[in-house]
Amino acid sequence: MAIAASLLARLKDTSLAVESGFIAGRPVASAATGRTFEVTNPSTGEVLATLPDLNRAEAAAAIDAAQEAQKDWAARTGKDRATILRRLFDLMVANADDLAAILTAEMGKPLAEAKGEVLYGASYVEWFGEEAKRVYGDTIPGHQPDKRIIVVKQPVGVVAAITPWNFPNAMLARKLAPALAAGCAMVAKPASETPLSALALAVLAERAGLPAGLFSVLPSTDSVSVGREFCENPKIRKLTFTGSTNVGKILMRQGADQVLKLGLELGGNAPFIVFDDADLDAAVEGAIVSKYRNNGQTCVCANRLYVQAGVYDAFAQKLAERVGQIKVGDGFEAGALAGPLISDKALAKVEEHIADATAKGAQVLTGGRRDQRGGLYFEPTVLTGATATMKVAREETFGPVAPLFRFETVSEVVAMANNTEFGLASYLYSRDVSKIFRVAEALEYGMVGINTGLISTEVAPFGGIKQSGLGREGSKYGIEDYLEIKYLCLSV
Ligand SMILES: NC(=O)C1=CN([C@@H]2O[C@H](COP(=O)(O)OP(=O)(O)OC[C@H]3O[C@@H](n4cnc5c(N)ncnc54)[C@H](OP(=O)(O)O)[C@@H]3O)[C@@H](O)[C@H]2O)C=CC1
Ligand SMILES: O=C(O)[C@H](O)CS(=O)(=O)O
Repeated sequence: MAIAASLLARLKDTSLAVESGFIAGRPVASAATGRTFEVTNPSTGEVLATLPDLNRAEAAAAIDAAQEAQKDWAARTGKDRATILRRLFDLMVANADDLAAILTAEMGKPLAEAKGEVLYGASYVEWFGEEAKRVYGDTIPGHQPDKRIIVVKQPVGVVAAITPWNFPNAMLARKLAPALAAGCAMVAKPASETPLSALALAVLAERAGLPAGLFSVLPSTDSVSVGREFCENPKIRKLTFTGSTNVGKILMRQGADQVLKLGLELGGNAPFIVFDDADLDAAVEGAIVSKYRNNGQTCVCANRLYVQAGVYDAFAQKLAERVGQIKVGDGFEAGALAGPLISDKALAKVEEHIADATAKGAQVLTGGRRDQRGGLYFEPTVLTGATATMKVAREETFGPVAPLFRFETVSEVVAMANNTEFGLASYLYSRDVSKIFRVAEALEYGMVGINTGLISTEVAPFGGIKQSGLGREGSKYGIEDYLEIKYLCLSV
């Protein structure tokens, strides 16, 4: 077993490509079961690495080590924790090219986009390194003359994390940073398609000075067993999950017996609304970035594009022209803006959604079929004539397909936009301030992009309502989910 030469050749620091698990500060080269699994490049099918297929036993050992390490970590000052987080931020930035190459190799996204993700992930480490020094409490006027009331905040303890393949660096960094800043420890199980990015982060965390055992990474295909350990081990005080709503519900059920504290960033079905008074060119650019970023494999992607009747044809034409310019190619290819989809399953879902839509009357304006390159490549697609009866209206496509729906009135489009069990991101384009506020306040979503298609930043609270999740990541709010409030009542 060895890391693929094609990947090593792209790295300045080859030690960042790790072919083992990472438990209690030590590489774990083989699983207790002896089982292994392969990590492949979705663009070429090449085997990049063969990893130990860790499971529940190793998860339990990692949790034990985390519990021990967390006690000392929590006892350190916020300023001390901030210093180490700052070092980790600096190391992520200094090694961003290598982290991006590892990310592109295992996930497929274009290299420039991968580097953007690494810097985005690093921004959460920088942000929470600063927040680590500002975990403030309260003093409250006593309810009796001899009472003094103090509120303090303490770390929840050992945190388990389960992360998805679509942003394998940033989704982990967005959890690790607030956890460490708050004084917690973390045991993480990355998606089996993309474990190398998480392992590279563990290497840098150790170099930054993180104590052994505080952050472990468990590469595994046995997500069900590892997930059960995370939900049933009483030493775990919080589980933070990013992924599908279905898996989020499984974890909620499994954690119920422990009344497990959960952070859930789940699926989405974002409406993207273009009103007659919108700046059409801006709306087209916003649709491109919202819909086709990460090849549409993003939970905040525009999933339904609602265009008011007066500008429908013009918007459709402009969008189709721009979409036709998106270059499909290997993530390492210069100029490639759309890489491969992550799997055959993902490709089949895209084809299923297009077939269902066209069978129900939608037309393909551009794209609509597998790319001539073959494999997991698919043409960026625009559909017109989409209606609420189609799967593209009810399900998250998670691929490069933009279905355009026509609408007449504000009340009609708000009702259509809200007609989903999801509530993560939403977008609207208008130049009428009154309409902007009325519609933004009426949309049942955790986030609203107004005249922009890109809303993700470490300074703002990222998260959804309804079946899109629980809690928020990033911003001044993001650290609260890793803290417990304790109230001291002092009789003087
Ligand atoms: N709200 C948000 O920020 C985000 C939401 N998502 C949503 O996730 C979906 C696509 O991502 P995808 O990775 O396929 O989602 P999945 O939910 O299938 O997988 C996410 C993670 O959960 C693990 N997992 C799968 N089944 C279980 C289980 N029974 N118990 C414990 N862990 C499990 C996976 O492991 P394994 O790899 O072994 O299958 C992976 O690490 C879309 O719905 C997308 O919207 C994705 C990213 C961000
Ligand atoms: O879809 C996801 O996994 C991320 O939440 C996307 S974002 O944070 O980069 O918008």
